[in-house]
Amino acid sequence: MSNVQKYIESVKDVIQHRDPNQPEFQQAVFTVLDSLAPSLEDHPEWVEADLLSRLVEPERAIQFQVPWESDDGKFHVNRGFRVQFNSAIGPYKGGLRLHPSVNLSIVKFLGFEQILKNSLTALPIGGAKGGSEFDPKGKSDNEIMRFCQSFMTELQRHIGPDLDVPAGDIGVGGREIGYLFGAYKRLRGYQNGVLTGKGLTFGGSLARTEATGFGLLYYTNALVKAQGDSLEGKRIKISGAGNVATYAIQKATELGAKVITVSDSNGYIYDPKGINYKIVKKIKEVERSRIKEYADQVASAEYHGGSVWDFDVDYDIALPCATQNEISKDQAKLMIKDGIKYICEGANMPSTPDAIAIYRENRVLYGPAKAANAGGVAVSALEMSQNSERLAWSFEDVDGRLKLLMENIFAKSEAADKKYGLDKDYQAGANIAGFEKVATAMMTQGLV
Ligand SMILES: NC(=O)C1=CN([C@@H]2O[C@H](COP(=O)(O)OP(=O)(O)OC[C@H]3O[C@@H](n4cnc5c(N)ncnc54)[C@H](O)[C@@H]3O)[C@@H](O)[C@H]2O)C=CC1
Ligand SMILES: O=C(O)CCC(=O)C(=O)O
Repeated sequence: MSNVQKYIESVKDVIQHRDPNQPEFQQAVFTVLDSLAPSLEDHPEWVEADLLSRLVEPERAIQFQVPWESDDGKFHVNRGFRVQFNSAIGPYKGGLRLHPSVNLSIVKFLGFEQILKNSLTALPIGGAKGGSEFDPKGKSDNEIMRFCQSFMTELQRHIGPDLDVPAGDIGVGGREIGYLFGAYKRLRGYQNGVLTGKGLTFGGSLARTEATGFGLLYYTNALVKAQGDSLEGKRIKISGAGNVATYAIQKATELGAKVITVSDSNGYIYDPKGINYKIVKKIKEVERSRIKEYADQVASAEYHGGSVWDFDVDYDIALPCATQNEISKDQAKLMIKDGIKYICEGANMPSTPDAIAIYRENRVLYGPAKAANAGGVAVSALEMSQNSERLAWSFEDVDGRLKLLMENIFAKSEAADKKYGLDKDYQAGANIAGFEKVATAMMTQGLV
């Protein structure tokens, strides 16, 4: 084992010892550390400075109580988190997630991923993530509002336009950001750069709603084109039916592909004629209903319970857009049998490490989340720019910048892959490209 490899293993040992009950955090960190050896061989000064130990430890992790009252007059207490992971290249930036599965391990894995993702955007933003195990499903608008107000009562102490700028993630969309912003304003005054994903009437950016899904397709298109191939006529499986999935379906369809599935945590829709994103949007965003309803409205569609990744059908591209670890080893094997050539991740860490090994063994080209889904946070950073200059850019302007940023992310990952001779390992390419910028900034700023 080389000295660099020994160093990497020693950092992993410390995490295992320190955070034994944080499996998702360990998974995210170990995957990155396992790809950094070639870069560290080139930069012995980073090993000498024990840079990795600083990278894997959050600069700050805040946990707080969130008391709120439901419509029936009962009192509840949830747990709130904000993990401010790394500020080497800009103010902390990353979403808030409201889902029963949220815990410190989940928030730390997401915050860690956000560091390198935000670095890849080429925009000046550090990495953070937050959330609560509060379940918004089935709650009234007033309950959501009271929860968001209580959450912000504490969070406001820790955020600011140049300090930490939260946004949405699972369970946090325009409605929640509106309530969070209203609560912040009441406590701290009007500073519209404190959150992104805001409504268009109070400082939101055009194209932020579409950005993660559209960006995923701009990235996928760049990856596919680099192989001399095209999206035209490709059959795509998408999981999820939320913000990312909806706009991924729209852009995939506009680029000439056919999306044949969409799903939620109960089951999935198969429509061989192609999923209509407008119907998904109405069911999920307006009616806030289950995806099952799609089959009641579209004659060619079938609904089945269970995971879309267990559904056996031929297709070309997988775009997981639901949640972490949604694809197991056996499901990856089914993808190979079904003939896929590409997988690009809209969700954060949707593939288990065993599934990723199967992609690699079978030469499926793999666009990892931190590169493929960076469009959302990239447009959030553009929203911050617009807020700073008190201007609002057109949809075409923001969307055009997003496309260039995503193509640039693919180009950077590909360049790192080539530089280190990794044979089309775009996962390692993205990890190295994201890491090298953060490492350079950390070294330049000294031991602080
Ligand atoms: N919203 C954004 O800008 C960004 C989101 N992401 C990631 O994309 C993923 C989806 O997020 P959003 O679309 O924003 O959330 P959302 O709350 O709008 O939608 C999540 C969707 O996933 C489905 N889902 C949740 N658990 C599932 C499961 N176990 N099986 C199947 N479906 C399941 C839900 O039913 C829902 O349709 C998450 O991993 C998130 O971290 C990544 C980058 C940015
Ligand atoms: O827009 C943002 O700040 C955060 C987006 C996000 O949470 C993510 O990239 O996973």
